[in-house]
Amino acid sequence: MERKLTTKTIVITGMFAAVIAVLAQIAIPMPSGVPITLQTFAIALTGAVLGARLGTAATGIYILLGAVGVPVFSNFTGGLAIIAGKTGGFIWGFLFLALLCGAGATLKNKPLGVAAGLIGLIACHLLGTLQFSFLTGMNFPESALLVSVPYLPKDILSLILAYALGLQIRKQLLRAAILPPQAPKKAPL
Ligand SMILES: O=C(O)CCCC[C@@H]1SC[C@@H]2NC(=O)N[C@@H]21
Repeated sequence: MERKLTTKTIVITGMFAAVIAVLAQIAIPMPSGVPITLQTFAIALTGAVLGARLGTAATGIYILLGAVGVPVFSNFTGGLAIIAGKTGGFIWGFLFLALLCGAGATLKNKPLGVAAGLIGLIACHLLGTLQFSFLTGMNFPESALLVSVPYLPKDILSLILAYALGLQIRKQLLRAAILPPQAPKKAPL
């Protein structure tokens, strides 16, 4: 099935990039340099509402805006230095989070959908911890204990809430034809 990019699709994708930028500002700075933020909630919501393709696109737009210096990252920061810095691995990781939350949202099996999102969250935390560890010279387990493990309960809860809320919003947007209809699944051969 050919998927056309309509004006509605482009607008809703851009709107979710803006939602991520706004929720990124609800952030509590931490001594490690990795703040507690609502970005994981925002990205998971974006994936759950828009699906894998558009959700990853919205997240990509958000990252590109930040990369060129628009202050959309946490605490109104932006620029390549942030992407190359202590929190940069998490920012790259948001792409996997959006992709897997988006893929999960289109699955009929809800627990499996949440599990897909959790794999995306783990990928995001792994990338974030690896880059943090590389830049600080701290070993991986120590880095994980500092910048990943304490954030996980909040991020897992955020993901579940975003999935539940996102599916409701997605249903409404599909009904209003604001989102393109889901491609029918191919019958197995
Ligand atoms: O500089 C940025 O904008 C990125 C900040 C990344 C914060 C990470 S995302 C995963 C984990 N959960 C949080 O609440 N904070 C960290």
